[in-house]
Amino acid sequence: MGSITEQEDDIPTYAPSLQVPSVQEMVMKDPLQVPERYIRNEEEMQKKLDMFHLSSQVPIIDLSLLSKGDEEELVKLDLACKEWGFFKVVNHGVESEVLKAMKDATVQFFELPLEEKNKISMPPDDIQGYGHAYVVSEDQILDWSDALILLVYPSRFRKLSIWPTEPKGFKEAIDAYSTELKRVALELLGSLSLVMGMDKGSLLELHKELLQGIRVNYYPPCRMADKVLGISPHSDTSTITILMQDDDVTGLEIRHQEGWVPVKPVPNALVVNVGDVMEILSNGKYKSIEHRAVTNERKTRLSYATFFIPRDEVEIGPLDHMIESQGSLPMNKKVKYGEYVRQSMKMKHDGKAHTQMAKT
Ligand SMILES: COc1ccc(-c2cc(=O)c3c(O)c(OC)c(OC)c(O)c3o2)cc1
Ligand SMILES: O=C(O)CCC(=O)C(=O)O
Ligand SMILES: [Fe+2]
Repeated sequence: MGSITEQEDDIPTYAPSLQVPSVQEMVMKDPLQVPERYIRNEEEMQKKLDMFHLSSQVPIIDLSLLSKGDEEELVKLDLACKEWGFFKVVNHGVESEVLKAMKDATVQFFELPLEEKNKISMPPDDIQGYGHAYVVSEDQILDWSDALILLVYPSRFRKLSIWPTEPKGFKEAIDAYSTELKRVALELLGSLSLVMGMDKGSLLELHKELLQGIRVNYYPPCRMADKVLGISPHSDTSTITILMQDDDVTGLEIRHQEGWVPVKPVPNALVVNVGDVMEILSNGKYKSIEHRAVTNERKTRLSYATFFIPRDEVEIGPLDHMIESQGSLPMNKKVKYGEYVRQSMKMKHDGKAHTQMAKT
């Protein structure tokens, strides 16, 4: 492997996405209009079971305890990943000013005129920029959201030519936020290595290099909120994802016991989910849970998903000791991460359907 400047060709590339209109613009022009392409069938929208009462049971993990190696907190982390695949993180040490600066800068970005935002629109064959990823067919039901997606670490992968120059301070805000989230992710990967029975640095080593991308989701209000979805049900192809939610508007729902459980925002808390890579490495012990975002009839919601992923060439498969400790057979074959993610991007997002390609 060459020096850092010689490595530009290893920036991950992605499957093409079709161009679709800005939902924000559509709503601004006519708040009552909901085109057919966004309407879901009743079966999909029907809540199989009303799981609202389980909202308060989504586990809460104290990062300051994890970083001290607190045994009880490590057990809670293990259980959260096994039983929920999602948990909220408190006492993470990210200053509220850093979170607020990120929120302010991105709100201001989305408030720019469309022509300004389109200056950094996502090209059809790339995942970075402003627009919509994962639109793979003309007849796909569309999500009621727009997005801004950027790779942030390692810094040589930053496509700075498309980083918004407006509003002022955008780069600084995203930089400070991403650096802090990297610290949180490293702490979590250390604790996850421990609960998986490995040395603290093992998961990080396995990634060769940890890649970090951010997706800012913008969900405008929808007058037919019960007929559309902000984001279709999917599991993340990441190792872990850290989500900052809007403090006031609930939108994230996670699959639990055959129903959808809303994850209520806790101001300043972060939400973490186990991604497909962790599910594969742990031989299914930890669950990469399907989730979706619903929209609000009156309010705009923004969410900030930071994905942590391995390098494309890293082979992912169940770890031997995880297969043994569960006394079971490997649930997945070994695949290169790059192949896995590109295969999944070619498919219409349909829950966990994309995970089949790596099953034994
Ligand atoms: C249906 O709506 C969505 C489906 C999938 C994703 C999504 C999942 C990821 O795991 C993911 C990711 O890991 C990633 O890092 C390279 C990324 O780029 C920053 C994603 O956009 C991404 O998106 C979102 C919505
Ligand atoms: O908006 C949310 O709460 C969920 C976002 C999400 O799942 C994603 O960006 O992958
Ligand atoms: Fe997600």
